[in-house]
Amino acid sequence: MGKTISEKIIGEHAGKEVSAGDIVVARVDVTAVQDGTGPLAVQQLRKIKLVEAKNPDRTILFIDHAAPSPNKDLSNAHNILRQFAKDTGVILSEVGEGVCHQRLVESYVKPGDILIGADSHTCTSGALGAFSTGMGSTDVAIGIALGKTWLRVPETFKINVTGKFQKGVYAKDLILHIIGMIGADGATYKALEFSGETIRNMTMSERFTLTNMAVEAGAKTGLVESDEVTRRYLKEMGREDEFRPIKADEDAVYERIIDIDASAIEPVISAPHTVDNVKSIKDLTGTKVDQVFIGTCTNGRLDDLKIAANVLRGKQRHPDTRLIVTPASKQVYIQALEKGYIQTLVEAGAAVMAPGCGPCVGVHQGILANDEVCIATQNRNFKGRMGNPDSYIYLSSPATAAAAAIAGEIIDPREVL
Ligand SMILES: CC(C)[C@H](C(=O)O)[C@@H](O)C(=O)O
Ligand code: SF4
Repeated sequence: MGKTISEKIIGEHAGKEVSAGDIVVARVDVTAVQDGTGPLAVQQLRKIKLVEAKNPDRTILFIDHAAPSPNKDLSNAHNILRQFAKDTGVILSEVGEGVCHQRLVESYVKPGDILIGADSHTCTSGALGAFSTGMGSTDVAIGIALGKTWLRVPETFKINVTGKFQKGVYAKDLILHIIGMIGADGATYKALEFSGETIRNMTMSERFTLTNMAVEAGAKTGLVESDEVTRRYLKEMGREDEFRPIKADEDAVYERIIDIDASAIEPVISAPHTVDNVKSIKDLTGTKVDQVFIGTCTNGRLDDLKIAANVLRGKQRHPDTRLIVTPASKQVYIQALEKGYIQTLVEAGAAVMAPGCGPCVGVHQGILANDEVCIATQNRNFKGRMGNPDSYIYLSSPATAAAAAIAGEIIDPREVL
C-alpha cells in the first residue's frame, strides 16, 4: 500500500514502516524554541539536570517574538537562552536575525527532515518536504536533549489545487479560503498535503504561506512534495546538496481529498475574531483601517515586500492610517534594501522594524488602541492578539493590506494593481 509524505518521513525516522494512527518513537533532525517558549524548555532541562543537546548544530534558540526586548523581564528571559547556548553549544539566533520559521527554512531544514519546534507555526517548514510540527516546551526540551520524540502518525487530507489565480489573488487568499471552507478545527491532528498544478507552479515563498497556516485549520503539519522548485530554493540558500526528492506514492491512502479551482477564488479577508471567519472582500470594503501591518512568518518575505512596494510606489499612506513593515529575516531585509523596496515603503510612510515578529503577537511595536482596526498579513486575528482585546484584526494578502494603507479603509486590491 502506498505511503503519504508523513508516513514516509516518520517511517524513515522510526526505522520501520508506519501507517496513519501508529504511535512511534522517531529520531528528530532539527529542534527549535523561541523567546516565548524557550526559557521554560531550558528551565525544565536544568531541573532534570539534562543540560545538553543531542545535535547542537541543528538545535536553534530564536530571539524573535520580543526582539529587541521591550522590558526587563523579557530581557532576562532572553539571557536564559543566551546562557543555555553558551553552556551547550547550541545555536542562538539573536535580535535582528528574524522570525524562527523564516530562519529555519533559510538555513536549517531540508527535505526528509523531522523538525519539532516550540511554536505552533513550525509547520511552515513542511513546504520543503520536511515533517515539521509544533509542540510544547517540555516535549521539545526532551527532543533537544535526546534527539528523539514520540509521534502519532497523522491521517492526511490531500488538497489538490488546479488553475491559475485571478489578478489580485495570492497564496494567502487560497489558504484563507481553505481555512474558511474546512473550519479552524476542520483538520485537527491531520496532515495537509498541498498538491496539483497550482502548487507545482508556486514559488517556495508562496508554499511557505500555505504550510505556515495549516495549523489554523487545526492541522499537525502542512506538506508539499520537494521538487525542482525546492532544489532551486535550496541552491539560492547555498544548500543545494541538501536537496532530495520526497513525494507521496501514487497509491497513498488519504482520509479526505479536497479539489480546489484556484481560478474561482476572489480576494478574501479573515474578519475578527477567528481565522475561519473568512469573507469576500466586497463584504468588507469601506471598513475604516487605523493600522496596516505587513510582515511575519506568513507574509514577510521578499516577494511579499515587493507586492506591497509595487502597490505603494509613488503613493502615500492615508494620513489616518499607520503603516508598519517588518521583514521576516535579515536576509529578506538586505535583499529588500538592495531592490529598493524598503526605500519605496518608507517614502510611502512606512515605519520599518527590525526583522522579527514585530507587532504580530501583541508584545510591542504596534499595540492597538481601543476600538482600532488593523489589517495584517499575519496568520491570527484572535481577540486581543495584538495587545488590546478592544481592537479588531483582519487578515489579508500583502496586496490587500497595502491597498488599505493608501485608502485608509478596506478596498479591493484590484483597484490599485
Ligand atoms: C507565542 C507562541 C507560543 C505562539 C505560537 O506558538 O504560535 C506565537 O508564535 C503565535 O504566533 O501565536
Ligand atoms: S511572526 Fe507571528 S505567527 Fe510567526 S512566529 Fe512570530 S508571533 Fe508567531
